[in-house]
Amino acid sequence: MTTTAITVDGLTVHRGKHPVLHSLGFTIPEGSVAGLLGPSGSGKTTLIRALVGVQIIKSGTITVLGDPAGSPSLRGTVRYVTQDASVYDDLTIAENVQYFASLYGCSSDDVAHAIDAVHLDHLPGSRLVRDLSGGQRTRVTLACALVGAPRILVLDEPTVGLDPVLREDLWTMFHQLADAGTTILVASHVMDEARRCDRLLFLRDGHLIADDTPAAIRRTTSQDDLEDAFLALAHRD
Ligand SMILES: Nc1ncnc2c1ncn2[C@@H]1O[C@H](COP(=O)(O)OP(=O)(O)OP(=O)(O)O)[C@@H](O)[C@H]1O
Repeated sequence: MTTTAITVDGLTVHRGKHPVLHSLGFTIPEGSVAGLLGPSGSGKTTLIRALVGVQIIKSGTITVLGDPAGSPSLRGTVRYVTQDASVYDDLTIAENVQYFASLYGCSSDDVAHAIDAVHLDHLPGSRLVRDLSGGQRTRVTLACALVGAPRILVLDEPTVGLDPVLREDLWTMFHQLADAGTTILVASHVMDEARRCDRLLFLRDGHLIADDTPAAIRRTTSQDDLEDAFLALAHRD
């Protein structure tokens, strides 16, 4: 039986004086990779902020693993990687991952596994993060979020600036984590990444215009290409 990891019901959010999310409702099954797709400004980051409990909401409910989003019980269970690399420049790769591992009560094996998973194991562990390239810093941030296989992983544009080989490897890893029970939500505006998700949430101007599998979205819009499918749904809306 599939268990629901995240349930959103009637979610409305205002930012400034304006509504940016309009009465959204959807569920995300545990152990799946869900894609949150939509143009710039459609509300992806706002929805993610609400899911991780750092956004004031106007109305509606968000339940994560049975508790309201942002509950203290979800600390460490829900990991959120923002668009900006959030690691310590003056620590080494291993020290950064170790720091987060200590917060979450993970072992040094978990640290090594996380560094390996993002393909940074070939670099000396003593390399300071300030001496890494942009893509390498992004990977350290991901390793910090992945350490110890969290139950919920929310990633905002995680593959921006990464090369195609690493992107492919990361998507493989996301599915391996999901198969082991982690629920992953990936926000992206790259439609190419949509096909790799189990389910898709399409946002447009703060409205949910699709919530289904890639195959079902292709079928109902009669479009092979998911970008064309999005456009068809946007125009229908
Ligand atoms: N602090 C804020 N105050 C007022 N409006 C805001 C604020 N932050 C975001 N907005 C507005 O809310 C809407 C949704 O923004 P959001 O950042 O959630 O979009 P997004 O889909 O994540 O965009 P992108 O892909 O460009 O990151 C936009 O119209 C944006 O201008």
